[in-house]
Amino acid sequence: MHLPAVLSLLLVVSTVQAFQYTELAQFIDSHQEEYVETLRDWVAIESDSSNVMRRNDLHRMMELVAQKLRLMGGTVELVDIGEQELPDGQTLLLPKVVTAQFGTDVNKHTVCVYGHVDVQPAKLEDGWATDPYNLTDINGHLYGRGASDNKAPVLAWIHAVGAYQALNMELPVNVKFVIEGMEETGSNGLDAMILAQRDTFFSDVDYIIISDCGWLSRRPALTYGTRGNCYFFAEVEGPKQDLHSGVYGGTVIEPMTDLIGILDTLISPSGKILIPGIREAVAPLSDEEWKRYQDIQFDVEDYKNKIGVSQLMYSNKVDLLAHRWRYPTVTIHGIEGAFSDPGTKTVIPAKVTAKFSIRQVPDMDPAMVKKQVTDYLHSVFAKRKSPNKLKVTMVIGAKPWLADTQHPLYEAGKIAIKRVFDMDADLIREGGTIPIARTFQDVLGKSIIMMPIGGFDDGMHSQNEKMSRYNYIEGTKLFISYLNEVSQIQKTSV
Ligand SMILES: CC(C)C[C@H](N)C(=O)NCC(=O)O
Repeated sequence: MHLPAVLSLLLVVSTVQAFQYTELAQFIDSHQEEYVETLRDWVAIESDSSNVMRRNDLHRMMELVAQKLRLMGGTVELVDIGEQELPDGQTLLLPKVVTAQFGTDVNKHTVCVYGHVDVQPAKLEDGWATDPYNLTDINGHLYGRGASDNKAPVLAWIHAVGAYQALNMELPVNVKFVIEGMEETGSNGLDAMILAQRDTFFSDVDYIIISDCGWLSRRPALTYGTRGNCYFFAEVEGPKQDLHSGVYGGTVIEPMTDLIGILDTLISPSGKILIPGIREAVAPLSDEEWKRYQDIQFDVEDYKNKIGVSQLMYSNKVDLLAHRWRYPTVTIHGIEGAFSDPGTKTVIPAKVTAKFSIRQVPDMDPAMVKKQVTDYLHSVFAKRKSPNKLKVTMVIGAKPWLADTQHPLYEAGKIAIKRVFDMDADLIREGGTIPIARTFQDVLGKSIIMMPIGGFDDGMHSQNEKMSRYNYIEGTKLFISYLNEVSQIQKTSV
C-alpha cells in the first residue's frame, strides 16, 4: 500500500476511535441517574462479611451481581467455594463467587476485572450523618457503606461493558469478571477457587485489573503496590464468668490487665514495632524509591487536616508516604468481651480477645510473622506469671503485592487517564490490602494493574464513606477508555 493510503487508513482508524469514545462518554453522562440508582440498590444490602448474622444478605448480594451480569448476556456462574470455619468451631456457607465472561474472540486480549461487594460493618450510631445503607446524595457526594469500597467501582466496570453493548460497539477486548463477597475478611476460599480454575476460567486471561483502592489526592492515579495483612486474635481467659469488680477486685488476676499489658509491648509510642524479627525482614528503601516519593505531589498539611489530627507520626512527605505504603505497622482494632457500651458497668470481664493486625510489606512472610508474634506474646505473657490462659491465633495472612510499572498495562493506563481527565497519572502504592492480588500474580503468573477511581477522602471503612458522582461517572469513562488502550498492547506482552 502507498504511504498516503496507509496514512489515510490510520487517520480513519483514529477518527473512528475518537468518535467512539465521545459517543460512549455521552452515553455514560446521559445514564448517570440510572447508575446512581443501581448503586443505591446495591448499597441497601448490608453485605457485611464479618458479621455472621448478615450472611443471608451477602448471599443475596452475590445473586444480585450475577443477575445483573446475566441480564447483559454474559456467561455467568455462581461458583460454590465451600464453608468457613468460625473461631467457635461452627461452619458457615461462604458467599458464592460470581464469574462472568463477555466475548470469546481469540484474536483479542482477555482482561479479568476483580472486585468485591462485601463491606465493613457500619451502624448509624457509629457517628454516621446519614443511614449507612441508604445511599444519600449530598452536594454530589454519594454517602453509603461500600459506596467506594468497592460497590461503585464494580458497577462502573459493569456499566463500561454495558455502554459498549448498548451502542452496538464491539468490545475491544474480551472481559471477564471475578466478583467475591469475602474480601474484607481475607478473601476466604478465593485462593482455592483460583487454583482450581487456573486451567479453565483463567486459562485465556492475559491481564488482571483491580479497582479497589483510592487516589492519593485530586489527581487520578495508578497503583503498583499494596501492603499485605496478618490479623491476630489474642484471647486471655481467667475466671469462669464475669465478676463484680467491688466484690472480687483485688483478689483476682484480671484478664483485661494481662491483655493490655501484652498489647502494650507490640509497638512503641514512636511507632517502632517491638516484635523481634519483624523490622529486620523489611526490604530497604532504595534511592530510586525515595526519589519517586519525593517527586509525588502530596500536601502533608492537607492530609493532617483531612484526618483531623494536630500531629502526625512523621512530618516530611517521603517518611509519611513510605510509612503509609512500604513499612509494616501494628494496629490494635478492638477488644471483644470488654465493656464498651455507654454508661458505667463495674465488671471484671472473664474473657477478653484483642484484635490487632500487622500490615505486611516486601520481604515479610506471613507464616514467619505468625510464629514471631505468637512466640513473642507467649514469652511476654510468661513473664507476668499469670494463671490466666493466653491463646494467639492468626485469622488472616495476606501477602503484599508489587508490580512493575514499566509494564505496558501502566503505559495504557496513563494514556486512558490523560484522555478522560486531561491530567498525568500519579503512580502510587496503597497501604491497604487486597488479599487476592498476590495470588493472581503467584498462581496465575498474570500481570496486574490497579486502577482506582475512589477519591482520596472517601473514608473507606470509616463513618460517612462516600463516592463522588464525579469519580463514579468519570471513572466509568476511564474504564471504557482503558479497555480500548489495552486492546492496543502487543499480543506478546505477558
Ligand atoms: C484501600 C484498600 C486496598 C481497600 C480494600 N477493599 C480493603 O479495605 N482491604 C482490606 C484492608 O483492611 O485493607
